[in-house]
Amino acid sequence: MRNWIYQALCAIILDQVYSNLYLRDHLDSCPKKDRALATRIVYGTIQNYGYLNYAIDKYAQKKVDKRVRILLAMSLYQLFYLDKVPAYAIVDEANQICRKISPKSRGFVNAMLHRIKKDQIHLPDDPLESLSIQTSLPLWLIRMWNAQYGEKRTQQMAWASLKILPVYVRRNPIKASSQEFEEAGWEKVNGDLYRYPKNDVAHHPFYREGKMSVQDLGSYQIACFVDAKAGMHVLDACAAPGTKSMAILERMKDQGSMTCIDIHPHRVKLIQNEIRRLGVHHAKAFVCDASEIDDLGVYDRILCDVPCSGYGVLARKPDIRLRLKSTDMDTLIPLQKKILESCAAHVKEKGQIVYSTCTINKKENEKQIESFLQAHPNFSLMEEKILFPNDQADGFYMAKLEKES
Ligand SMILES: C[S@@+](CC[C@H](N)C(=O)[O-])C[C@H]1O[C@@H](n2cnc3c(N)ncnc32)[C@H](O)[C@@H]1O
Repeated sequence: MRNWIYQALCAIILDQVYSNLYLRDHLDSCPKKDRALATRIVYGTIQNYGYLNYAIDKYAQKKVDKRVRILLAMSLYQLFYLDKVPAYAIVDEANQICRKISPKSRGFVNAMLHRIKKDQIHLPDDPLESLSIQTSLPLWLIRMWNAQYGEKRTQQMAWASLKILPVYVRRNPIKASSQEFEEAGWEKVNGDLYRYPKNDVAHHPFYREGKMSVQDLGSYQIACFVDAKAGMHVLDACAAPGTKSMAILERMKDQGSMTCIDIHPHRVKLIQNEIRRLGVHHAKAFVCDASEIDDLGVYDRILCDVPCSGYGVLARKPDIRLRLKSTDMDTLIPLQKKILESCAAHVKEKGQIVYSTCTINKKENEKQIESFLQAHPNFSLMEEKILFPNDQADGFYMAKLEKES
């Protein structure tokens, strides 16, 4: 099993394969009894990779080969965070993997695993630097959050990014009664959203039969915020994989129309699969660039769930933290602005547009809306919400704008 974990981490960290896709395609080749633990070690190592590397560099006193580094990080993760696995077993397994990947490093790996103790790792005195290391987030992000939201909120968000969040499922009222869900015994959280007690949603018959979908609590709140009524015409401008579009249409009782567009053909296929699986009749999905919408008509409601930096969803998408760059925003911010402007031209009079992101960053959120409103005095801000990431749900931003007559 440790070798399986090591191969998974090499694929995710070195070859940049998405962790959820790797696990989807390879988990079957891990012994069934070990799958939950293997998943935990893979995600835990990625989430804490910055901190584990800090510990390695403090003690190594030499350049560490990248494959040996991954082996050390996954072993230290287990030593630091998992008390059920005996230390001698972790060191022994690391030794066996090292024999295959770098026999000359065996002594070094062995010494490092015996020497590094979590409670002896010295952290910088500066509270922001220390937080950045402990939560494996880059210092520029911690400083940016601190400048925008203050230290207390920054601490809370940074620690929340390491949490293992609950799984939520959304009942599809077109196919499943609330009685069926009540009989399943799951806790109702909000509207049609329930807390699912395990990690095997895709294998549950309700999922296969299209009676439920997986959705985060905050993401579901955006679908509710759109406030589309049965019979309305709705455009979801950045729709794939269709989670919010389908939640909105289910709330409309599949009456009216839902037009889903996305720029990536392979992602549009994901929406089309969801339309089939959920058995909705009034949705269509096709490829279209939302920043240059031409002849799609006008809508009562438009959702612009724009591509963003994703700082609100670090807990559920741990790979994001491996690839965070302060320059990511440079191309995203102009694209978000262009998408919002292009969509705004397709809102009916007295219709509404919801702009949303899964990031916590004023430059992509509040500032975008401020500058849009300045340039478009025929729109007014009805409501704005920030959902900060916490130990129950991801973080999101949403703003509702109405077009005046
Ligand atoms: C945050 S995701 C949307 C998630 C989706 N709303 C959901 O809830 O399932 C952003 C989406 O925008 C798409 N996208 C990026 N640039 C786009 C563009 N210019 N036009 C349309 N879609 C775009 C991406 O392919 C991605 O699927």
